Amino acid sequence: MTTTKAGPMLEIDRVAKRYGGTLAVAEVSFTIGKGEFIALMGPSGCGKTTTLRMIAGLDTPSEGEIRLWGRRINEDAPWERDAPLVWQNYALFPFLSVVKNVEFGLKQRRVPAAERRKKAMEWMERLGIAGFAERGVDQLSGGQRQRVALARALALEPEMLLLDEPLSALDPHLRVRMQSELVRLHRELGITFVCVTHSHSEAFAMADRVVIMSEGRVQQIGAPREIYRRASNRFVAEFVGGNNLFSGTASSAGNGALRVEGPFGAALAPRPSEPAIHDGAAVTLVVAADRIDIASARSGIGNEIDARVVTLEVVGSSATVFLETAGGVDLRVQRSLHEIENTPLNPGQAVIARWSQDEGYFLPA
Ligand SMILES: Nc1ncnc2c1ncn2[C@@H]1O[C@H](COP(=O)(O)OP(=O)(O)OP(=O)(O)O)[C@@H](O)[C@H]1O
Repeated sequence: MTTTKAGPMLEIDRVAKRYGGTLAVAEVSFTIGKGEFIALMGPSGCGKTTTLRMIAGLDTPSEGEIRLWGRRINEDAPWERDAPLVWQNYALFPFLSVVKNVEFGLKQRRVPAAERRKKAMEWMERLGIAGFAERGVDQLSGGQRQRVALARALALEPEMLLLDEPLSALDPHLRVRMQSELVRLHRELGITFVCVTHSHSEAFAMADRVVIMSEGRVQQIGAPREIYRRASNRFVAEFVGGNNLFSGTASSAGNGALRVEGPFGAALAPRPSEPAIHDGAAVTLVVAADRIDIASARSGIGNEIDARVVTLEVVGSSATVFLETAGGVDLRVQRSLHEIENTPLNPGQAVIARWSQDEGYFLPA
């Protein structure tokens, strides 16, 4: 059968999955374009692995449809699919050498011996593991093993590579290095990558678009920056971290602004066009921690909140300052270390938390 390769490559259309009485995926819809790097992210048990398994054909949806280039693939078993969706499995065969591991899928597909050796060697060269071809995989480091697993998947020349927590077995230093290697590979190969991860930093560092899930549903889909800068609901704002959520009561402030007053103090923010917010409504204002400045005195410009320093956390060249307002509301500020070097930040110190009116936005009620 010929397939027309127009429109989105993969469509997940109102897909649900039940295991007996457990609803693993309640309802999920999104599309994946050819060549995209998509990360499925969410807390443990949110249904991200189940979603990936259904894409791979390792599980069948209970409801809804999965379409590849417009054609339903719900019932196609992985091996029946001409669709080369390859599941990158970190588990290697310990009794086989590196090259035999890399060749494994090609052998299953009955690729002749000479050709599969040639292909395997090419991918091993590309991933920098050709020197270990004859070694047992138990004699490799975590990073080398991950490269073998990638070479084994990529040797099948998939159109879409499905990765389930590909970096979770690596130590933090190596994880960061492999992150950029995956990004580079993705860019060079032009293959579609779909990656499940529970790690924010991984998803946000690697993906073109992130799908955030909770309790079997999609909470937000967007480019990392979009999600960081504008969470679409409270779950996302809290889950991605680095946000301050201020509860209060709204009142009109003129000039397209709303004033919010609550235990944190008072602040102005642009009035959203949708939904309409009436005077007296209970609202939640979001201000990203990296958009707040700390000063020792008021300037009369922008939003300014009186606070006290609780503690300061420094990791490398960035600092997180934990503050508390007079009303007992916690506030977090992220700056680079050099930006706050000249501000005294001892515990108990009185400071001003300041941000520009345009930096705040409202969560839907
Ligand atoms: N084969 C199964 N039988 C019964 N319940 C299952 C099965 N697979 C998953 N579940 C349940 O479905 C829900 C979603 O599981 P899933 O593995 O998709 O979550 P996840 O987001 O990938 O979580 P984690 O990050 O912990 O792997 C969980 O409550 C899980 O216990």
